[in-house]
Amino acid sequence: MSQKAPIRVLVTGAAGQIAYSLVNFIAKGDVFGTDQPLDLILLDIKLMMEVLGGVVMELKDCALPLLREIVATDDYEVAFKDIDVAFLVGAMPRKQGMERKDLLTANVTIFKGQGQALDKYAKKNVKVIVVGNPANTNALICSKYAPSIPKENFTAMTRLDQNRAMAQIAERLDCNVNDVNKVIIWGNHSATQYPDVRFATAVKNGATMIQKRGAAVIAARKLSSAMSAAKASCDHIKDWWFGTGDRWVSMAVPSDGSYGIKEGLVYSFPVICTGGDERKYKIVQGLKIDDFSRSKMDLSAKELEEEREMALSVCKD
Ligand SMILES: NC(=O)C1=CN([C@@H]2O[C@H](COP(=O)(O)OP(=O)(O)OC[C@H]3O[C@@H](n4cnc5c(N)ncnc54)[C@H](O)[C@@H]3O)[C@@H](O)[C@H]2O)C=CC1
Ligand SMILES: O=C([O-])CC(=O)C(=O)O
Repeated sequence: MSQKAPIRVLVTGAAGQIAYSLVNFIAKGDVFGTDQPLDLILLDIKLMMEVLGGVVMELKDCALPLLREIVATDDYEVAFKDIDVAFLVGAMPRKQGMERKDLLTANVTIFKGQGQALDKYAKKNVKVIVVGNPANTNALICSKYAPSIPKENFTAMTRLDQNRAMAQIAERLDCNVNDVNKVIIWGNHSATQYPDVRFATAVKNGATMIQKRGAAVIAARKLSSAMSAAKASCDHIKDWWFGTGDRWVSMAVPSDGSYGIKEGLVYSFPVICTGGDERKYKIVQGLKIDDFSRSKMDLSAKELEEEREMALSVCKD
């Protein structure tokens, strides 16, 4: 058995449908490696504690050798204390006919409170992925309320959009998804996102249907994507943790002004993750932006600015 010290990993919304797949992926070693023991901290609201108790029973019944302690709680101090990584999933999902930003008023206050809890209790090098929608703006708010933690430690998930794009391209070209590279998701995890295949390899024909895929899954399942979202959040954190080599992955990260995107907006860019002890990511620089791409990228940035205004007015202070 491994000699590594356990890491503390928090999953919020732990009684919900994404977490139901996610906790197993994490605990069996898919994200941090099969030699990395971990403590899993599961946060949900008081009302869900009985359901969460059932999830804990099942996790135990999986008999997972890497899984040390399991903590199920509705208390932010217990949940956020000394964590290394946070999967912030807990938030209301959209129903058929809604856009993700329709969730903003309901969800943004959750991320204000969790930002404050991260600031107070988490390790200062904690790595955060926000999955709960509207993910980019929730990540921005979370970071705003955690000023003692570096801004670049807050990211939002657009990896599901990247995975969807890669899978559709692979299907159309009848190749393996691993043979598709350099697909970029620019902007917001919303219908204004711009899936950019201009640099992709193994592509014959650029048209995709990524922006509305979430809505298509809701229409079919009557529930929003869960297994694929859980898998994508694992891909995101695994690549951030171990590095990507020269592969490009899309992550929504605080803009540093690259590609003319206003500083501070949490915007999806192609990044390369360095891994190692520092676990940094760098936005891929120097890509040519043609007029079509510019207009698509600006549209998504404009939407994020509007979301930011709305979120700040909900949070008030
Ligand atoms: N970024 C992305 O690509 C994707 C994002 N999502 C989003 O992820 C979120 C979760 O989706 P599901 O798991 O399907 O929802 P769900 O409704 O099945 O589970 C959400 C859970 O969060 C809990 N929760 C609510 N407030 C909380 C709080 N303050 N602290 C901790 N837990 C809290 C709820 O009690 C519930 O158990 C939704 O906002 C959904 O739209 C879903 C798919 C993809
Ligand atoms: O579409 C939704 O509401 C859930 C989600 O974010 C996705 O599936 O991409």
